[in-house]
Amino acid sequence: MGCRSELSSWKALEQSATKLKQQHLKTLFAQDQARFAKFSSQIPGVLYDYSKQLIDEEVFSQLISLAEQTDIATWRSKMFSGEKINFTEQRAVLHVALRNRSNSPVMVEGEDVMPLVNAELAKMKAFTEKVRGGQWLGYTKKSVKDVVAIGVGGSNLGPQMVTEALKNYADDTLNVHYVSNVDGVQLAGVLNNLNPETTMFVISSKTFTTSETMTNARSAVKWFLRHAQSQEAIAKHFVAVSTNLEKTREFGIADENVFTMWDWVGGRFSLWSAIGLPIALYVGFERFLEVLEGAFEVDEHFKHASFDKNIPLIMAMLSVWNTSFLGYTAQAILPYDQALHMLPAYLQQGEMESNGKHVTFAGETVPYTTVPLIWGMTGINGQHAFYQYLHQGNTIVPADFIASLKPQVEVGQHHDILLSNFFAQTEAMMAGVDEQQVRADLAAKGKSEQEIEQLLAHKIHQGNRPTTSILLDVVDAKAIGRLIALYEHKIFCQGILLQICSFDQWGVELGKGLASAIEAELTKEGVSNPHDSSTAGLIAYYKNNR
Ligand SMILES: O=P(O)(O)OC[C@H]1O[C@H](O)[C@H](O)[C@@H](O)[C@@H]1O
Repeated sequence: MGCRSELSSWKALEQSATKLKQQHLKTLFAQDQARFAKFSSQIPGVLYDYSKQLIDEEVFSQLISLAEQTDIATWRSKMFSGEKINFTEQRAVLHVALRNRSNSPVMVEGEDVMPLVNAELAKMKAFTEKVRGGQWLGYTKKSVKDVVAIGVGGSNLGPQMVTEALKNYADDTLNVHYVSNVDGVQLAGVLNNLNPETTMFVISSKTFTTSETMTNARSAVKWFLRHAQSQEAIAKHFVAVSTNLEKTREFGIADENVFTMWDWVGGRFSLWSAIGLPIALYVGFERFLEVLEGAFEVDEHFKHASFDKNIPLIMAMLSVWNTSFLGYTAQAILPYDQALHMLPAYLQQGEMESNGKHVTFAGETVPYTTVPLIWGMTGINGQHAFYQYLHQGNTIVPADFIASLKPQVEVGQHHDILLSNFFAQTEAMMAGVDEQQVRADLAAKGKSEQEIEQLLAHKIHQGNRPTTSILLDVVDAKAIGRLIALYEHKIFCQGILLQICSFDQWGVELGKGLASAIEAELTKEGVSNPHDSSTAGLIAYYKNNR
């Protein structure tokens, strides 16, 4: 298997990039009235408009050729049929099985995993209904009021992001609090306000070895036992989600209180599994199922839509075009919907942990930039913070703008104001403001010729900044499921187009081990290991002055 850059489609795209860099989006729009119709695609509940990306029909067809030449369709079937496409860890990649609402068999090593998936869903349903219904009683026979979800990375970001997105659909049955940071301040801040008699802890860790999560979990047990004073009470207040039964037992959680997942569910793709338990506890199991249903709709679209209408594939092709060909090495995620305020953080892990890598399937260094730096925040807040850079900085950052037709809560005219910003920003980033217009605007304001000359260069906006607009109907359970699944399949396609192994994370594994050696040095009697002078100096300063 040769390197992607040897493919004829890759070479054609390189040539096109040289041409397109001379083009202006404004001209492309002026030349073709049908541009929006040509470069947009729809599925129920989602309009995806990529007409403000710096492409033309030739580039689009070259990108489709790249998708064909890289065998996207074959890889897609391999994923859905449980082949071990995570080959550095010898695992299947089957988060799609977790939301397979058709229930058709999904085979892993000759075994249909759907009965396992359904059994776990049934266990989640029974547990959720018992806790939410007030029948699950704590050690003083009181029902649960607060859930503390302890986990980090994929065992935190997905559930917390969805919980935040669906806040407006929750009743006041339960509060859910998330603790991910090993900075004890976060745990203390949450526990300070809680009553142990009515608190349930969900310890989520695929491996049940992640140091931050285990530290928080142990501190939570200590806090709990200080009040409950009885080891047996733990069974009524601690449940776990993990693949590692040995470790959950060792920790003291009874098997019946452990929700399981499987090694074919990657951490960053795990919110559809029992890792999503805090979501179900918060908004109810039926709504959690709707999240799965929304994702399942997208799985079907991804499997069956032709390449030229296949939204996740187009998202991936555009990312590769922008990053590897046009040289734009960052991408902003800008939700114009408060419900999606955690989406940028979630997608940072999704995309960068998956594809932030530099070797091909065969382990050779790739000669192109792989994925961009993903960053962002809610669009309106961003407008008053970093949009200056987006409009006039001397690097170009393509952006995904995401909004909804309807707000979760109608408040006066707020939504029209919000959406007028959403439309205006992408228009401005595309068209810019040229010299003629700046001159006319300043003259209309009564500025003198001299003042105009002084201001001119500062007020010109070059535009030509690529954006994509995604319009959802309203952010509800199905919509959030759809949106996440679109990005997940985008990440999958990106990996194939770039020939990157998307499903391992050796860089993070390295980080997991690094701190533990230093941890021992930090005790009073800890012996210092050899370090560079900076690290040694910092550790010494910490030990001597804390
Ligand atoms: O669920 P855990 O085993 O505790 O792992 C939590 C997280 O650990 C690391 O950061 C991995 O890179 C993530 O993918 C994973 O989600």
